[in-house]
Amino acid sequence: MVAPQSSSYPRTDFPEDLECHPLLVVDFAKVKSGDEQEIDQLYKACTALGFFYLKNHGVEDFTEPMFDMGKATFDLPDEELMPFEQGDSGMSAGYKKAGLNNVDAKGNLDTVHFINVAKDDALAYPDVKQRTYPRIVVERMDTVTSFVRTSDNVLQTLMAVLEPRIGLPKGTLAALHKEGDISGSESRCILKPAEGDKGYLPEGKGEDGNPAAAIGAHTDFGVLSMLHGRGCGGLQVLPPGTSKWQHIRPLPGHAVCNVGDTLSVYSGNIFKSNIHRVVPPPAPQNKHPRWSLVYFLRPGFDQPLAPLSDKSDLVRANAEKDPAMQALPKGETAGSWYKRRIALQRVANRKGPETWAASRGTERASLRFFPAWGRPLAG
Ligand SMILES: O=C(O)CCC(=O)C(=O)O
Ligand SMILES: [Fe+2]
Repeated sequence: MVAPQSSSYPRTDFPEDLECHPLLVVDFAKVKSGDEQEIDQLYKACTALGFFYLKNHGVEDFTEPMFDMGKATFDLPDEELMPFEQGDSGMSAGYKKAGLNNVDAKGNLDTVHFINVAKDDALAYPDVKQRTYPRIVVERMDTVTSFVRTSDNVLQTLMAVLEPRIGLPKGTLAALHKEGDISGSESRCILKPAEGDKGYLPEGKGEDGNPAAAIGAHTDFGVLSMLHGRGCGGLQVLPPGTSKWQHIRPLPGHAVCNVGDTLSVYSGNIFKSNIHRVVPPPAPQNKHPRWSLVYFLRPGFDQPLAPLSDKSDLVRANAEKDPAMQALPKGETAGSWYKRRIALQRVANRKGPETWAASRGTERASLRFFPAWGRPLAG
């Protein structure tokens, strides 16, 4: 008899001896209570790798109902899911079927399914702000709303305590993320099916002959992301100045948080948006489906995307000396950044390797290499 899937979560078989990149641990309860030492730790994490573990965040109770919602959604037949596929126009909300995004310049396909729900829709339900969703999501919108609300509060709190550290007046960042302003903030439940399961796709072959990624190397688009797993590895970071991808060890009760592009840009690149990717989990976990769940906090679409130099001398000084900030495309908004990045990853929009290059955000800055990022590279 096949054991029900839920009995194999959380997984506890991530290999003990696999070398992993260590991350600083931040205690959210302490940050929230104003503990300056803990805020120092958060500041350190966001200015160094831009990734950290977050504990005592209060989202724990909301994650399993989200995974259940994801499973029931991905179990729907394609006829029910495809009308809600995110499409090729640069919208992230909706279902994303595996194989419809590229993962690299060569044009390899991604191997994961997403069900993304816009914060705008979750909070306004039953009103529709961005789009409608598959039946299961609608039936369980209470679950999504609770997850979105709780996660959004956590990330808004982290964003607020970081403000004074970079000389920004109180409320500057919150004003770019006002509730009711349409934004790219969203929840995302991710499934990489096990071999033989519905919707499974094998990874392609990368340019170097190694297997391609399940989710290609990228930086996140928004301010902060918060990721929950169910004990499966597969998330990797490329630490700045290195060329070896390193696993992040899943730790029970700890979310993995990271800075995204818009926080990096608003801060004049004081805060770092680090490149990461997803590969099949290490054996023996690779025989099992891999589940993850993210909440992305992103600015209102209409907000300009440029260093907040007129609000902080520290930001201005950093932006003026940082080549990545100097190379930023002019006239971007948070919405144009998000839309370009999402649309140009879609297989249907691919013309060649230049399309992948044009989908990039701060990846080259993350690698400390930034000739003209955000636009195609010559050659
Ligand atoms: O599934 C993961 O571990 C990470 C997902 C991710 O990086 C993303 O969706 O942006
Ligand atoms: Fe990501």
